[in-house]
Amino acid sequence: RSGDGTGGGGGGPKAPKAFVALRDVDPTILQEIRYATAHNFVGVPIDGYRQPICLLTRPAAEALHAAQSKLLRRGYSLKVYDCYRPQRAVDHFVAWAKDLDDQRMKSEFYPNVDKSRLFEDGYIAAKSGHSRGSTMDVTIVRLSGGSVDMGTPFDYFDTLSHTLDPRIQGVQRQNRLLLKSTLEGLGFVNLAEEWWHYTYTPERFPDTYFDFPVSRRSLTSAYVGP
Ligand SMILES: C[C@@H](N)C(=O)N[C@H](C)C(=O)O
Ligand SMILES: [Zn+2]
Repeated sequence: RSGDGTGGGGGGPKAPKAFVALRDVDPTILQEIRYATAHNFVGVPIDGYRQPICLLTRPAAEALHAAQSKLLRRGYSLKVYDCYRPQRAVDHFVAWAKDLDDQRMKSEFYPNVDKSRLFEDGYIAAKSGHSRGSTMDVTIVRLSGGSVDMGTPFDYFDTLSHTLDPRIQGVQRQNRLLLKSTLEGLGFVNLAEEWWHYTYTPERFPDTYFDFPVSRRSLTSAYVGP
């Protein structure tokens, strides 16, 4: 098998060696992989999510570990909602978006945006950085168990989720800025439309959109430490 993610060899596409399971790099980072469940804007588990796990390129996972070390010292933990996203999952989003009659999840995820505008307005991408393996959707929680108010929930498609929306002030803004300054200090870049979406740079695969499933079985090498 080629190991380049293009599917050489049997059993479907596999990840290149540079991909790792985040849990192997940092077991303390919380994971709530929404697209492996029905609790997301589509309302059903998304194609390609065979296990609720976070896969990332190794440099991105190690940089998240560095961010976690900083946040733990301040009484917070990172929590990831999505990491590597196969192209077939993105294609599922695109097919869902074409069915304008399906508005089941509107009230929770996009109450103020017309479904037909979700791609145009930058909330979902037809070619997503997530498929390149160095992008993740992430928030912070308190180690004490208290919630951290970011002004909107994850995947709330609305201008209020724009990271620096001027209506977000006080503690909510401080919380967004704590996440942003911690991650930007380690090489991550935020998407202005979504306070939760970050890409680690330089990207290990800046031009490749992978399609192997989200599953441990997709990995082709074990993580042996930095
Ligand atoms: C869908 C949302 N979680 C997200 O990641 N949006 C960006 C724009 C993407 O799809 O890459
Ligand atoms: Zn994202």
